[in-house]
Amino acid sequence: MRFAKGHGTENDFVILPDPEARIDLPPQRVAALCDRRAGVGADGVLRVVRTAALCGQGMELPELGSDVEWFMDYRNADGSLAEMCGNGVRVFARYLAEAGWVRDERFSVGTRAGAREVTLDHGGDVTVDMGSVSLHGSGNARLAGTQLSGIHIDVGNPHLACSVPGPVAEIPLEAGPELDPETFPSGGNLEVFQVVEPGMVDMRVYERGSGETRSCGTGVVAVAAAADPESRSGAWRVRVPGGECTVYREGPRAWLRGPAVIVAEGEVRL
Ligand SMILES: N[C@@H](CCC[C@H](N)C(=O)O)C(=O)O
Repeated sequence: MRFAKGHGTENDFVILPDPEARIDLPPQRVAALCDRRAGVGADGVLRVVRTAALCGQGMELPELGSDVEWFMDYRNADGSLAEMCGNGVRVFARYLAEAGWVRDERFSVGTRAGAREVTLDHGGDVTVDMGSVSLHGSGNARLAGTQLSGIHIDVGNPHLACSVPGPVAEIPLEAGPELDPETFPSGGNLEVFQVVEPGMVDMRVYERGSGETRSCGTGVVAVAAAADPESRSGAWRVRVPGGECTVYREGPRAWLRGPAVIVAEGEVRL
């Protein structure tokens, strides 16, 4: 099976080109691909599939619009489905452009959270219109025996963004949080962040279905909203272990900008 490997601020993905939707992806197969010792290794899988091919198979998709030629079928490293992946959609766009499957600098990608417009910027960054960001009040999680409180935020997928007083490097995130199941019945992603100066935050993330990752695009957007919940506009630089992204907010909407690169291509045996 042909594959490519790419990342956005070191949130890495196995990319499976499957225009006609012929590849079956049960959770065990995804987990085997993402296994960092016995597989290719990644935080998730991006299956690159034509929207029309999925519709032809009767797959239920959100309303996407007729111009959305490509669908990002995203899976977490454990094989579970997620509605949206902010770094994934930027890497997906880079792959489509390098494969010659899109010619425009701006186009829309289908996701389970709806269509997302991406722009290939000059200089290698990819910007994605993340749509509406919804703040749903407070939420809690337990981490290493202590309670963490934060803001429950929906960026297409669920997040708990928790402001911490000290450096994020000191938080025992690797222990794995337990999010309050009443607020997060389908689980969620947890971010810890510290505002280091106006307009700049440091963040770490523990992702649902993938564990601690070096970056999470939807998490970056959630943190930019949580860092300044009263103001709804402006730019935030968000530093993650794998690099840095910028979030632009305007009213309820947000745009995520950052690097997206393809680093390898090959054949994988499963
Ligand atoms: N890494 C992603 C988020 C992937 C989905 C997440 N783990 C979930 O289950 O919601 C990103 O860049 O947004």
